Amino acid sequence: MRGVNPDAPAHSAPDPRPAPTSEENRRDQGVGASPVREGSTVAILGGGPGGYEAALVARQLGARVVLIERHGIGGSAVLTDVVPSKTLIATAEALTVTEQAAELGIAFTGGGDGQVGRLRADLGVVNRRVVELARNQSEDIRGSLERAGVELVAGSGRIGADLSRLGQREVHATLADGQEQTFLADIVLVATGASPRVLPTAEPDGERILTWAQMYNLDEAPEHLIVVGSGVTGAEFAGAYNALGTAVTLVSSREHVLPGEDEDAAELIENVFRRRGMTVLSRSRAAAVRRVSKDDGDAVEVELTDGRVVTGSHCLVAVGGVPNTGGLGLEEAGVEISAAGHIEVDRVSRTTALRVYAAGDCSGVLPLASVAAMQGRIAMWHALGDAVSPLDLSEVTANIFTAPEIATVGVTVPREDETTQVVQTYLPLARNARAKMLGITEGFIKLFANGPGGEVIGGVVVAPRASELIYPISLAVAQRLTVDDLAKVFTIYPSLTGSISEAARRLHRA
Ligand SMILES: Cc1cc2nc3c(=O)[nH]c(=O)nc-3n(C[C@H](O)[C@H](O)[C@H](O)COP(=O)(O)OP(=O)(O)OC[C@H]3O[C@@H](n4cnc5c(N)ncnc54)[C@H](O)[C@@H]3O)c2cc1C
Ligand SMILES: NC(=O)c1ccc[n+]([C@@H]2O[C@H](COP(=O)([O-])OP(=O)(O)OC[C@H]3O[C@@H](n4cnc5c(N)ncnc54)[C@H](O)[C@@H]3O)[C@@H](O)[C@H]2O)c1
Repeated sequence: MRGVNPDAPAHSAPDPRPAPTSEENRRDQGVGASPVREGSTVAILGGGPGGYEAALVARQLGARVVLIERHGIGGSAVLTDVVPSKTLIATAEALTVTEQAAELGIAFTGGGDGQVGRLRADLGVVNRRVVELARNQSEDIRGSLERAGVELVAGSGRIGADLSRLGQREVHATLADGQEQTFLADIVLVATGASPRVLPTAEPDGERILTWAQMYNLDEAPEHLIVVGSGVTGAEFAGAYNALGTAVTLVSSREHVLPGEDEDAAELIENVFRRRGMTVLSRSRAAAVRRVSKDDGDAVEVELTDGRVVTGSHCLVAVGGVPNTGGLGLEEAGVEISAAGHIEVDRVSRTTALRVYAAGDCSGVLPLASVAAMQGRIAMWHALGDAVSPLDLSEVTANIFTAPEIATVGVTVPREDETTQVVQTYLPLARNARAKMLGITEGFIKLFANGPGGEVIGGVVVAPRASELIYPISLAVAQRLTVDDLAKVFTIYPSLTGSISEAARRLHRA
């Protein structure tokens, strides 16, 4: 991996200085005459991907590990965010695929009176499956942690302000019954995640005005769901509920949905949303959401800042998250927190307090489960003196689970200030033979290289299961392969990956 400065903020550009050696790490961590070593105690606050992946690494390196989790092992990632939303989307995806059935020559029968039958999802059944699957996943992770010898504490953690002469810090856990437990830790990792942001004028009631974490309580499909916020969360839920047959209105504050994402991809998804009957209100902000009583039952009203009012049966407020960093004793311990409430970390997950590390959404580096897990592992490799490469965000692969999906890695917009010339190509999937056979009419491959025939530095794939198709591009970016390396590899004929190879061939010359 590339050499970078571990002291740089985690979101800054790479720096050419070499990565720290394990010996330097040990020196860094020394407090007086007590270097951190095998047999140290690591206390982890939070059992999401940032926390549980770190716990497994720390055990592997011989530390005693105490993991304090206040809600459920697996964290929000497993219980309310990634796992449940992607399980719901699996049902939506199955319904979307059936939309193409007629084109592929399949007819549905059994509608009665000569009518064609319609598929529909039973949201009660879907949501019970979602919750059950998330619970099972949480249990699986608990099992792995227990087998690895991690001590699990069900409670709310916070850290003490002072370091002992031996460089240890008290970590306190308040258990459900109010009892307190205290541990002496050589190393602390804060991985407490984030919670849905609540607008004071749109307080969720868990029934009609909902956060994403409350969506799985629904027993029946909403008649008309208003989604406030067209970031990744809003777009994924809006797309999924639209596919499940619910009328959806998406309140989008910007010109296009998915601000900050590849513009061609965002435009394509917005067109797909509209074509499938979703109402997308662009440049619209919600000022307030309230529950109202209508003759035919309960309803919600979303008042926009320009005075318009949208009425629906339910409202999902998806306006981002706030880091869980309050009440943990962080400031008192010397941990610097940004104005937005995120813990400041460097690229090996160190905070400004000695031997206190932070990982995941509480650090605000890049709110993805994969990044949280990597930050957690890096923290433990660094703290316990193993070889470590600082976090490199240029290699992160991300996916938006709309239909079609949007997967991205590395550089995904042309950079004008580059000394090397960035070249790119755009290849619509509609011309791909396999896409035609599968009835795929939308989607594309974009590839970026640092010059004709040069190294692959990024890519965008918009396609069904783009999350799987992006892998060869991710591999090329991480391994610094050239477009020619990528183009020379055999692909299956016919296959969607054939278009990745074709895109690479196009970048052989300017
Ligand atoms: C709807 C949605 C869908 C998403 N989908 C994806 C996706 O498909 N792929 C992806 O990579 N990312 C996705 N994300 C982002 C992903 O969920 C987060 O990046 C990830 O959960 C961060 O992991 P974490 O370990 O930092 O925090 P979390 O998973 O939030 O875990 C933190 C844990 O800490 C616990 N905790 C908090 N305070 C304390 C305390 N004082 N003491 C003890 N425990 C405490 C919490 O209870 C929680 O269990 C999604 C996010 C949302 C909102
Ligand atoms: N598939 C995935 O990997 C996945 C899925 C969901 C979330 N996530 C992660 O979670 C992060 C947060 O995503 P998010 O979508 O929850 O939050 P976000 O902050 O990215 O998006 C929230 C959106 O709501 C808008 N907004 C704020 N107030 C509003 C108002 N009053 N009316 C209308 N719109 C308003 C904002 O302008 C913004 O566009 C993402 O960056 C992503 O990394 C990842």
